[in-house]
Amino acid sequence: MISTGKATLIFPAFGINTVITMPKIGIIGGSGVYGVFEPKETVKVHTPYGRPSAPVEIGEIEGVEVAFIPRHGKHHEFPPHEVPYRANIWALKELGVERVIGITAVGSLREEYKPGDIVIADQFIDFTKKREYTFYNGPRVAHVSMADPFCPELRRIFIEAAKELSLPLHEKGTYICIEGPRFSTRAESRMFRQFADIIGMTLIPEVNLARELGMCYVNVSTVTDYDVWAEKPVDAQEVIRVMKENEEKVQRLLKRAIPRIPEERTCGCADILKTAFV
Ligand SMILES: CSC[C@H]1O[C@H](OP(=O)(O)O)[C@H](O)[C@@H]1O
Ligand SMILES: Nc1ncnc2[nH]cnc12
Repeated sequence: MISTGKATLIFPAFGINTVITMPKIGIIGGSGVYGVFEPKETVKVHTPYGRPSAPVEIGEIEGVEVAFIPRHGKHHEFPPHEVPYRANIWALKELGVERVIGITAVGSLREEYKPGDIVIADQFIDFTKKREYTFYNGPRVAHVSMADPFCPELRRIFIEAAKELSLPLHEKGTYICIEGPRFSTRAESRMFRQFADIIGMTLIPEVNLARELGMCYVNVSTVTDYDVWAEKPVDAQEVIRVMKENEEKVQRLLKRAIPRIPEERTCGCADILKTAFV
């Protein structure tokens, strides 16, 4: 039995009369971010798409109940093209989450987006090749609008919070998502510079899937490197090192922004589905 709202969930799948809390906010942590609080509960969720990257941790940030999934697994065992994106989003939805905060490490395609900067992306370009992009593989067919892929209300809250904390911030940025797991060639990187600001491997299909379930999604990116268009080519260890160095900024941002998220949504993200079905 699932009851919506703030209350509790009695879900036989978790064991007889297991009672867990229902957080409305979910965080998906990226490279270098494998936990954001001391969990009060850890929930093993089974979904029609298999298991999420890890059991979902439930805890509090500044008194607000939050669910957390490390995107790549607790020990970074899922590469970007093998992350169980559908299971992650489904599991959060099933636990009552309405708003998803996606934390990512990104390369910079612009001189002015510097390592350590925070970017609240406003657009994306999908250069991935072979992922599970949708919950609607038929017979129910949906075409969700992606003109403005991120929740305007969450973006505003995170931008204001980052400004108040005087974090190095870019209020906008186009995130190009590549398939990975390899990094780009110099020629690819030069091409991507023509039309994007930051580069990563995981925003897609996470944001699409959240939208398909009527959830809000905001991307909080930390720049970790200058990709390969600049002199020194990026490597994975550098990404993790820079992300770890900057994790505390992300933590402060979460603590400032999350208590500002209102209980009820006024953004319209849930309404997008109304016109999506054929
Ligand atoms: C560890 S280097 C490449 C890896 O880092 C980024 O992960 P995430 O977006 O989950 O922070 C990038 O997308 C790659 O998956
Ligand atoms: N340069 C880069 N390319 C792709 N994904 C990244 N994640 C962090 N830095 C990256």
